[in-house]
Amino acid sequence: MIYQRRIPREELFSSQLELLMQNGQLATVTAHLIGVAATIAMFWPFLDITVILLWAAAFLILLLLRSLQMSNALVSRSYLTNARGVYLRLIAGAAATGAIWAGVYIFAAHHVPITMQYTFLLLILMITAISVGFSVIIREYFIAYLFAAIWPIAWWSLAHYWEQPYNLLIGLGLLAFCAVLVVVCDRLYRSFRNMIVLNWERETMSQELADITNSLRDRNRQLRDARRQLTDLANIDELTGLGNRRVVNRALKEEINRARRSGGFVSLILLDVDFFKNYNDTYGHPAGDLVLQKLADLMQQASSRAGEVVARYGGEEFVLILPGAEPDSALRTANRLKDMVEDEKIPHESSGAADVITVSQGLVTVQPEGELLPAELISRADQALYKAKKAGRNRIAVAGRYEPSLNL
Ligand SMILES: Nc1nc2c(ncn2[C@@H]2O[C@H](COP(=O)(O)OP(=O)(O)OP(=O)(O)O)[C@@H](O)[C@H]2O)c(=O)[nH]1
Repeated sequence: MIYQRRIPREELFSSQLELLMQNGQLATVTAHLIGVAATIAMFWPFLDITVILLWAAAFLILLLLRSLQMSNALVSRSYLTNARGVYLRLIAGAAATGAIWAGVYIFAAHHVPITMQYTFLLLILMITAISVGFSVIIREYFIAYLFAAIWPIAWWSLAHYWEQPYNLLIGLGLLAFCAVLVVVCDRLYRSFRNMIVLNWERETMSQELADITNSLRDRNRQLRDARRQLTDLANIDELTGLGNRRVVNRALKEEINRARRSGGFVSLILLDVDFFKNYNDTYGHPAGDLVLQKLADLMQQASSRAGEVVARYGGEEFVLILPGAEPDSALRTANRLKDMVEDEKIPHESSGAADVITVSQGLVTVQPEGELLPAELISRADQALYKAKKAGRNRIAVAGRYEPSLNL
């Protein structure tokens, strides 16, 4: 049964980390690099060039380290095995980056013209706003950056409100900006998380559906095999491995119809062991079974053409269906069978026909025109067999209109 599975908390957390690093790595480095370039361009005329370059170099090293840390985590998949460690390092990196921007702002406030200082603040705010898009997958990651970058500037501005004309306004504005971004970030974070959860559930459900489909396919195959085995069991005689009465009836029906359409012949030999009861009584039932198995082999050898059907009709009676066989040809086959059985020379001391196993056969050949049922054909062969028995056994009797022209 398919049931709604919930993504485990650890798996959800790892997926969030993976997504953050995949999406955030390039974006973080690019955004801050642009910020560094803009800062150099703005502060160049006002600050000591050595200080600026040292700061830029240190910042670039920090960005490089953060990028390497993300690459390592993605390649080694440590966000799966040590999610908490990766999480803490990411947050520390974001906070350090934010703190650098705040530090530069506070430092620059005393060294650059006020318009340049506010332009720089605008740059920091733009970088922060852009970061929302790729960093809220882990809410705390963005908040760490936000509070490290904006919060100190806000409080510094409030604490120095008398020093510059807009400091009070800027301090309050930045606090409001932080509050708004926290709310926005929380909303985005939730919808990102829901997206990951839904995606996971959809994938697990489709995986489960695929598993169910596969197992149904297997079951179907097993059922088909079982049905085939059952059909075989229902059609095969256990002792001799030949087809049984069911097979005879079906094959006869088909051959009669085919012969009716083509105007051809169908011949049928019904064969019965002579004095088989006596054989069983003398040699035992297991020995009788062996005789029946031997006869089955001989009949299969005697049926040389494709389409001929050998079957055990019941007890010690066998059937050989000869599609297309004309009377003479059918009689030749019956004679060959008779000789083959005698040639086996299976001793039968209590037979009234010979001192070896012999068989009697009833042969019928028809060229079906009207309605002819398999049972009628069997019945005619049975009457012929009866005649053969009556006439002394170990012989062939022929029924029907088509008497063979051969001399017996
Ligand atoms: N060993 C063995 N004997 C079987 C099997 N099926 C039937 N028989 C025996 O075949 C014998 C058939 O006996 P009857 O129908 O009296 O015929 P018969 O003794 O062969 O005499 P005729 O057919 O008149 O020559 C019976 O004794 C059955 O028990 C079988 O599967 N194995």
